Amino acid sequence: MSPSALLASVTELLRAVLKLDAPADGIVSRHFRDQRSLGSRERHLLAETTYTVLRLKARLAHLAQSGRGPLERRLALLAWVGPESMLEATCTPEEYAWARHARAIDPATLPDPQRHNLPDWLAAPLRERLGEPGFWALVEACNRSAPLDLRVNALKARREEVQEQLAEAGIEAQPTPWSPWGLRVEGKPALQRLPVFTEGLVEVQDEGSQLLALLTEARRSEMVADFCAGAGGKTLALGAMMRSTGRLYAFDTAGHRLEALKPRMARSGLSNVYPAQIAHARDERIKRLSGKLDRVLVDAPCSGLGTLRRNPDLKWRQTPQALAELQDKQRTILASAARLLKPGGRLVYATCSLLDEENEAIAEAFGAAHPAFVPVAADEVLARARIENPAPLVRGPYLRLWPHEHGTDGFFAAVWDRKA
Ligand SMILES: C[S@@+](CC[C@H](N)C(=O)[O-])C[C@H]1O[C@@H](n2cnc3c(N)ncnc32)[C@H](O)[C@@H]1O
Repeated sequence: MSPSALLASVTELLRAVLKLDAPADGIVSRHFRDQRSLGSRERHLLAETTYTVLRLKARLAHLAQSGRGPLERRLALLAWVGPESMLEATCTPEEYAWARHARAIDPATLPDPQRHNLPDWLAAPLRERLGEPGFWALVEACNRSAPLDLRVNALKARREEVQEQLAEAGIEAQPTPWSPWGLRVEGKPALQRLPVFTEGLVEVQDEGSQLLALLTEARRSEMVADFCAGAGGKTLALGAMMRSTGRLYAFDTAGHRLEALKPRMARSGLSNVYPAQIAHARDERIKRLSGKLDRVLVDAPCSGLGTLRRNPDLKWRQTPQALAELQDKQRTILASAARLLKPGGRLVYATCSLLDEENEAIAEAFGAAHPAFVPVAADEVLARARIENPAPLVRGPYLRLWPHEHGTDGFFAAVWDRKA
């Protein structure tokens, strides 16, 4: 594709993404499907330029004001991650000179909102919670792309074996710092066709997600529910912890997400998973299991703001109103899920949000209203899972993971045991 056709393609993609009415990853995938002639380098350039605009939208929109022509084109010029020569070849001399000048402006000279590139309603609570150095470290970490983490399926392989098989395929991978199943892969190699993937030895899963599954301490022959299973990232980890025995319900209200779990289940070799679509948190299926389960994981619907490295559009698409609605859902789902537990059973509430309102506030309100549920310190659970030095992973009794501190997505988890 010629440089000008590529720039036109990024501009078109940005026009769609910046409507902010749908997830950017879906729009980018659709754009690639529609433009089949794009090679892998061109796709990389298009995606990275688009994601740079989303990450730095406040700053780039500010800098774009001094240019001319369609806004999306100006943004593409400012965020361009391809060779400089391509830009020079496709811009007029004035346009190119403007882009060079604007790109050379030192961000440190700009006001805070254009340095942190967060909406005020999000910047304020994060700043308060983290203090200045922590806040800016988080900002920087969220503007870098996330590493590729794999979870080794303990039912089928040991971590070292998978590491060797990957090395034979020319892929460098190192054990993740905490999760006993995690491998962190260098670069972003395509894994889908490798036997380790097709034969179900690994799944792509952030190390933080793996730690959430560990907190359930699910064991062989138990009755377990993954209450908000989605496409089953954590379900598969739980199933392997249970060594494919017992019964593991994968509940979700979204049928299409559970459908996406099925091929993953087939690869994993698990035969203990029962996916079930429910209408709502008080569905009849849930009521029938009341008081019968050993472990319940509630990976609640949330703002997803812990995944800003992968989904930078979320900071512009979420609103305080949507957040308030999510908190209602989180409270309702957690209270319903808790009813499933038998005396002595384990409840884990988790989100991939950075915000206290979706995390500590929900957990504390639940704890206050449910005295039969006794808080369990997350670091004690992790120590039992033989994770060395889990102290940096927790704040008080809760698991609290941050991209800038732990290299994972942002995660929260609270753990309780129902009194026997
Ligand atoms: C954070 S996502 C789950 C991700 C999944 N556990 C994983 O590891 O891939 C939250 C899920 O909650 C589901 N959900 C929303 N409302 C629900 C409800 N009332 N009951 C159960 N699941 C619900 C959503 O469809 C979504 O799949």
